[in-house]
Amino acid sequence: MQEHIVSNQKQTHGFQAEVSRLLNLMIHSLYSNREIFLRELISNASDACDKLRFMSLDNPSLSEASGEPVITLSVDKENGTLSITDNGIGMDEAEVIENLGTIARSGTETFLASLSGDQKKDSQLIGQFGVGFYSAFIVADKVAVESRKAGTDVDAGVRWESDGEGEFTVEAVNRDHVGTSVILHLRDDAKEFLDPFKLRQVVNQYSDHVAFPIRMSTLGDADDAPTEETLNSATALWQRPRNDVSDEEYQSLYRHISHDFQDAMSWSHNKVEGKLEYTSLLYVPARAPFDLYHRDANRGLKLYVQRVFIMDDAEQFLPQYLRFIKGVVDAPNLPLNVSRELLQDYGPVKTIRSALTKRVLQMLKKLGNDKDKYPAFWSQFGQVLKEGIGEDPDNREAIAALLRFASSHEGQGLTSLDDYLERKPADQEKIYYLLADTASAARQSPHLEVFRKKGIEVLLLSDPVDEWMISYLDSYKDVKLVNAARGELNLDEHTESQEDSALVARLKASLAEEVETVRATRRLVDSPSCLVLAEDQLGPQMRRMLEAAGQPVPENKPVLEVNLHHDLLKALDTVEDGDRFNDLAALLLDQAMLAEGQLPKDPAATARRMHQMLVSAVNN
Ligand SMILES: Nc1ncnc2c1ncn2[C@@H]1O[C@H](COP(=O)(O)OP(=O)(O)OP(=O)(O)O)[C@@H](O)[C@H]1O
Repeated sequence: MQEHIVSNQKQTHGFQAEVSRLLNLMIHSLYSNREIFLRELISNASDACDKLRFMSLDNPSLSEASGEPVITLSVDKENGTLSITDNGIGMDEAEVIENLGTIARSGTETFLASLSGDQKKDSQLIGQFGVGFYSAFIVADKVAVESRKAGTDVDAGVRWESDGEGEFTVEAVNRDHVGTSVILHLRDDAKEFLDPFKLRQVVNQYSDHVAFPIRMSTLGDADDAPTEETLNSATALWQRPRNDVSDEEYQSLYRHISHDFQDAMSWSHNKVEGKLEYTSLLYVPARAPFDLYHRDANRGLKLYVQRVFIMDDAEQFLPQYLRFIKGVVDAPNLPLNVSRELLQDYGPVKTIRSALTKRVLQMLKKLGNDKDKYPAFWSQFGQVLKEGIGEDPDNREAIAALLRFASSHEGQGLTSLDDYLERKPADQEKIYYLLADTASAARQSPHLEVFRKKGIEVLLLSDPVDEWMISYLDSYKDVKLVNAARGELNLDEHTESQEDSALVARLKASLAEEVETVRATRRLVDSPSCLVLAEDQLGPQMRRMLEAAGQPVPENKPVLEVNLHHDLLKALDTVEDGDRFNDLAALLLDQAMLAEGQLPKDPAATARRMHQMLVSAVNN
């Protein structure tokens, strides 16, 4: 009883600190894009109608009470207000306070911290975050929301009001209809949004795809009589034949689904008929969302059944590594009461998932031929796509065809495996790659020397996930992939082989504790020595990943290969003093580690030895 009395009075609440910060930034950053507020509010209204339709599946009386879904824009020129009204699901008092006073999104803190203060950059970022309801304050200095939740009585209405300056009020009101009205008291410089012509144009541009009628009603003033008209076609766009839909309409639906400011890079719209009927419209965004690597980030696809919206984020329809794809799946034969749990093991869903996965990979393959767009795509999503090499054995080859690598061939830019195969001489039987921390470190690696000399191309892999990824990719189109820094290298029988010598035996004995073995190289041309991994050993990238994850990492003794034709090795062969030989051998190993970007095992000892060498060099 007590609670009821309290909520009948007007209460004042403070916005969550993040909301106040976001409001402030948004109003300034989005000024030049301000008409998006209408897209956001219509989008919320459309979501509310979707939700009511969904709830009515179990409880038909709900939609009977509220009537056909409709979104109404009401212009009141006299009072300078624009209202966006829906007859959707509505909100009760607690929901109003929760939804319109806080930002529940994970990653909000990180997001706000990433804003730079540079308006141009920030406006892109804010668009990506999804400004939603709060965008109302870009054009309004006062916003009121009146709402009544479906299934409640006339006296269960609630009114929220704020000037966006840190606080809002909430009070109970009577409300005749179920649903929500957002009433904007437009700022002086935003009065253009009272102009029917302007509203028509904005709805056309941003919201024409909305599947419910958007009506505009003007109250009229001294010059105009009241009017009422419908602004959009109100059919689900993906149900229309491809040829009937313009690019602008596709982009407009994309922006609705993704809340992206930028256009999609590409899309694929397909209707599949037969026993398992479904329609899909899948988009590749132009840019990665800020939360691409958050575990609980949105996963893109919206599911509809018989044109009724069922759920956002229907992650069962695409594998994790395609989580950046946005779009719609409409599967009329799925049961309307389908739940996430049911979707998981439901046969038809698996069939659709596998078909959609192939569809996306085909779309990306086509994009791969676009020399302008694909590099941009790759820089945004390449890393995520690589996860697929490990996760999706069925499509491994198709995913591998989408990969791009730096190459040892100068001026090559990024290359695909197919291009590599095309350039490769017919008698070269393998695809060679090298792992390093950066492409430029790979380029400097002594391992490349012999490949350079022979003109053999090596792919340079420097992404932290590359070692993990490549461990799943044994071959491509039946050509083996080989790590240039692993195992014994035998490029062809004409490679001049260096015979293991007495020097090699001495080095082996001197470094027995540190290395697996020492052998004469077939790899090196200019460098004196290098480290080689045995076939079954973990590489440095994987070791670091495991160490960072707190996993036990097995002790790895590398193989040291030495170039017996190198002056240093020739000189070493003449050193008779045992201690001096051991110091030099240790330095030979240490500098091979440094060339790999690794620290010597005992840096202090290395420094001491170098110090001694330098002193003797200076004194000579
Ligand atoms: N017209 C409405 N009817 C019912 N609920 C609404 C309405 N508008 C907003 N809400 C509620 O308020 C919440 C917050 O809205 P807001 O637009 O800020 O974010 P969002 O829609 O969840 O996210 P985004 O807009 O980034 O997708 C919504 O999730 C919804 O629950």
